Amino acid sequence: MKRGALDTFFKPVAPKKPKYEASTQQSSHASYPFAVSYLPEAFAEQLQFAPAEEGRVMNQERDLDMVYYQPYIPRSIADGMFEFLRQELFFYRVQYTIKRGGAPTAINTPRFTTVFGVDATSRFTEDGGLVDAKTGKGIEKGRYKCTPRPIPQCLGLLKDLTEGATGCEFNFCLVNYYADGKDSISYHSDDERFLGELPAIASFTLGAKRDFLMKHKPIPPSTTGESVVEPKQIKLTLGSGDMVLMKGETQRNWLHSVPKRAGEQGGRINITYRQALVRGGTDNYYTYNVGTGGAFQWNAREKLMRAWSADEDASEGVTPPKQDK
Ligand SMILES: O=C(O)CCC(=O)C(=O)O
Ligand SMILES: [Fe+2]
Repeated sequence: MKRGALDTFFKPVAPKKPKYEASTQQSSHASYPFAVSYLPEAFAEQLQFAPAEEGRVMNQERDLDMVYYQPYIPRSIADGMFEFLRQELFFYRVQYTIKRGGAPTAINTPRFTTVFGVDATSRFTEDGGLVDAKTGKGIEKGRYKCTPRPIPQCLGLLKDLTEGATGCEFNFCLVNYYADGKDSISYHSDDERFLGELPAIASFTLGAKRDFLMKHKPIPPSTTGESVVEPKQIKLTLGSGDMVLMKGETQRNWLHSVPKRAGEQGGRINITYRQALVRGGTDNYYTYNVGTGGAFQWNAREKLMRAWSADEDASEGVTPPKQDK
């Protein structure tokens, strides 16, 4: 073996360079388990070019009203933003019980989730206080069972840009992290009453590609006796940086899902921006996306989500006090 090759062989492996330059500023709030870094400048600059591609209108099927941006976030930064958000956000693995045929059934949400925002009856002040949207006065104690969390700068920036480009308004940001192909979301529609009649939802993909399936809700037999043709199912393979804007009649009539997949699947982040009009939306979103368990944080060394603990976080980088002799 040549000397050069041996040298290379025994050289310690350099730690992998992060895909982004961390910002020194952070968003913090009493409701956050830990502060969240601002979006790195380089990403913020590139986001000014979003949408990277013009959206393609998808209205070819009955009741379908969507715009598909392929991509919305420039591909040059999409994977970097994925790494950044996976590292900087706190996530939850929510468990809850539902009644199935009268019997309480435990549900383990098959993905990591987190949520920020508050419905349109309230707003956050600059210093993170919650006030009534109309009067500007502090909200009464019992308004929420949960503690609403302001949208951190790194997710607020993308929200503002998306509002500007789509003309829609959003006050909530939900984030899903699918660790691998076993994580999923089953068929549902985001048609809760608290979102209003024709809700618009902007849904971003960062990281691994996953299939996004859509199918029309069952159409009741027509009263005229005419046979109804069920609209075709749709499969979109969403890639890093892509965005789908679902609006109009879409949620009322269509279901969507990200099914489980076998084999190697990298991590994927999904960000949705929505607008909840009334209080019930706030409690609902925190119940099902934060829940009552502890937070998780990405562990870059082990390449997995680890339960976060305030003690370990506080001791990080701090030299332990010398023992008394
Ligand atoms: O991950 C996705 O693309 C979809 C997520 C979704 O449908 C939801 O959070 O309601
Ligand atoms: Fe959804």
